[in-house]
Amino acid sequence: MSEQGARDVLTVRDLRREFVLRQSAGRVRRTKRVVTAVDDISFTITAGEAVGYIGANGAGKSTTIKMLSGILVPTSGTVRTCGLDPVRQRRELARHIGVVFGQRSQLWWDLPLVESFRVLAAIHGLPDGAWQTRRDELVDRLEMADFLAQPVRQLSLGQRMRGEVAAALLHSPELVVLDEPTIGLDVLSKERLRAFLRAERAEHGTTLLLTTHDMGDIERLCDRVLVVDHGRLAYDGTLPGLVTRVGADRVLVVDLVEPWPDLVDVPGTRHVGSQGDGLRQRLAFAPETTTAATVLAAVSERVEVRDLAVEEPDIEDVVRRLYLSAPR
Ligand SMILES: Nc1ncnc2c1ncn2[C@@H]1O[C@H](COP(=O)(O)OP(=O)(O)OP(=O)(O)O)[C@@H](O)[C@H]1O
Repeated sequence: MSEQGARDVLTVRDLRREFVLRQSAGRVRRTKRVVTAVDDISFTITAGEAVGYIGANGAGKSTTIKMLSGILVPTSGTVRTCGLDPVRQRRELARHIGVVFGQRSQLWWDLPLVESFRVLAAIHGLPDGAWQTRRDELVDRLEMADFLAQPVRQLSLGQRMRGEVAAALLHSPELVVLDEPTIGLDVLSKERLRAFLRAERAEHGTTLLLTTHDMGDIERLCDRVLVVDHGRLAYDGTLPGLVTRVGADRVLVVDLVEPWPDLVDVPGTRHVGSQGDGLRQRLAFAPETTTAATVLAAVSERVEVRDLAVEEPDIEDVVRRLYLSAPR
């Protein structure tokens, strides 16, 4: 137990995974190279937490997730997922965990989507009546009624992802692991999926662990972030804490009522671009020294603002900065 009363859903201690790559070097000689994908990582996640697992391409995110869900055997270290050994007790674990891999489907491509739910209910041994109620709830919440009868291979990416999420949640698992759940989705579909996951967590106390390259996923869904860098844990804390630590700027984008010269004299900001004769201007500011509201007030003293948006630094940028600032 990590906190009073909070149950540990994931306990990872000194987790390591190496891959041995054999390359041919000449006609007979073969060389061996060891890649350490996950390098002695430790962390604990308690029931009801929503945690983002982020890092650059090749940092070791998918490898970690595969070990947590029993797909891959660790080289060393220990994992307990929902109190179980994910490799030895994989079948039992399947009752407690739901896994969504954005790039890989767990649906039956030639069957109508609704049939996949029937098959999954049978696999999980869900009681008749109860699973149909859950299915109907998921169909309603994920707005899937219109395409339930279509074979999965005919679905759009956004429709299929809703199907994947419903399939992973049909048995109401206590832990849901999502690998890039919103990849390739349009803005509206992303928002819908995030809203659904937030509601699931609020209602059922579901624990969420997700990998993503989308800062929006982290902002909307997660209250804790783990950053992995070259297989090692580089940060464990909140998103604002991470942004402050690396000093990443936010950008206030203002649309003005009339064309205006570049706003280069707004205190605490750096002018980073103008479009349309200065009708749209972008001002970068450090969130630890000023706020979007203060910057907006200063801009409004100079010129009338019609619309605004605040852009967050993207994950790649934050991770790169963390990497550059870390003692290695
Ligand atoms: N089956 C494998 N055989 C050999 N090397 C592997 C294998 N799987 C992963 N790796 C290597 O391990 C490292 C970590 O890969 P991993 O897929 O975990 O990264 P990731 O953080 O999920 O990346 P991405 O954001 O691109 O999905 C990479 O160097 C990758 O090439």
